[in-house]
Amino acid sequence: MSVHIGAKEGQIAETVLLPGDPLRAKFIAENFLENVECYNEVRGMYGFTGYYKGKRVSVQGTGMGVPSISIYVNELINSYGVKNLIRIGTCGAINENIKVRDIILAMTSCTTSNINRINFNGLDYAPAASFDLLYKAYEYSKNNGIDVKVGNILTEDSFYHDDREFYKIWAKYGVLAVEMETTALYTLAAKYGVNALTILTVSDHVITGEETTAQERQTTFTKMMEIALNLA
Ligand SMILES: O=P(O)(O)O[C@H]1O[C@H](CO)[C@@H](O)[C@H]1O
Ligand SMILES: O=c1cc[nH]c(=O)[nH]1
Repeated sequence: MSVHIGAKEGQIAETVLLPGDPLRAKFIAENFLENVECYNEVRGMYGFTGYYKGKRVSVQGTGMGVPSISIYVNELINSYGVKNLIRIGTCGAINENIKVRDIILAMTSCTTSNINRINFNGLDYAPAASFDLLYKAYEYSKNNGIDVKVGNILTEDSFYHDDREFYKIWAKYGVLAVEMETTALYTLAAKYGVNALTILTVSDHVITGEETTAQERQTTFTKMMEIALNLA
């Protein structure tokens, strides 16, 4: 057991999918995995291990935001020896070339979080995806007719802003979408020498106001789940 995960040693696979929403983890376990066992219910943050096409894989909810995902990623790596961490999340598009339900492979992430500036004495660190996972995810998508966009995203500390003008500068510099965890995931993966990738589905468009339902966010963004599972 670690502080926030109730699994015994060996119960978590080397490759773990990381949705923010624990009910998305349950959905994946129930609909994609065979021989599934639930290894974690601490704080309702479900974790499951099962088999996908014969390969052992786990799926673990992370909660929302940098502090929450940082706890799970630290414990998965340091207490359970996880080697490949693949976030499957939702995001808000801020770029006119990105539409609701598009899939994004996050190559890099900017952030409004101060977490890295605290660690790097006020200087900037550039968190990046593991090239191997990014390349494989892109290749799988192309070979299976799944359209993906690849680029820079913004990991935010706030979900709500007073002013939507805030997003314009990021969009101008090519940032595709906003979410709340990837900077922490990529930084911790680099720190501990393991692999990480974020795959996102656009759940809403921050500029146009187009959006999806909570049900859709929980259960229907299956293409990104398929890409992530095939990386296992
Ligand atoms: O759908 P998940 O993976 O939770 O990701 C996005 O959704 C949450 C906000 O609604 C934040 O966690 C954000 O990063
Ligand atoms: O963090 C997020 C996730 C989805 N949509 C947003 O606008 N922000």
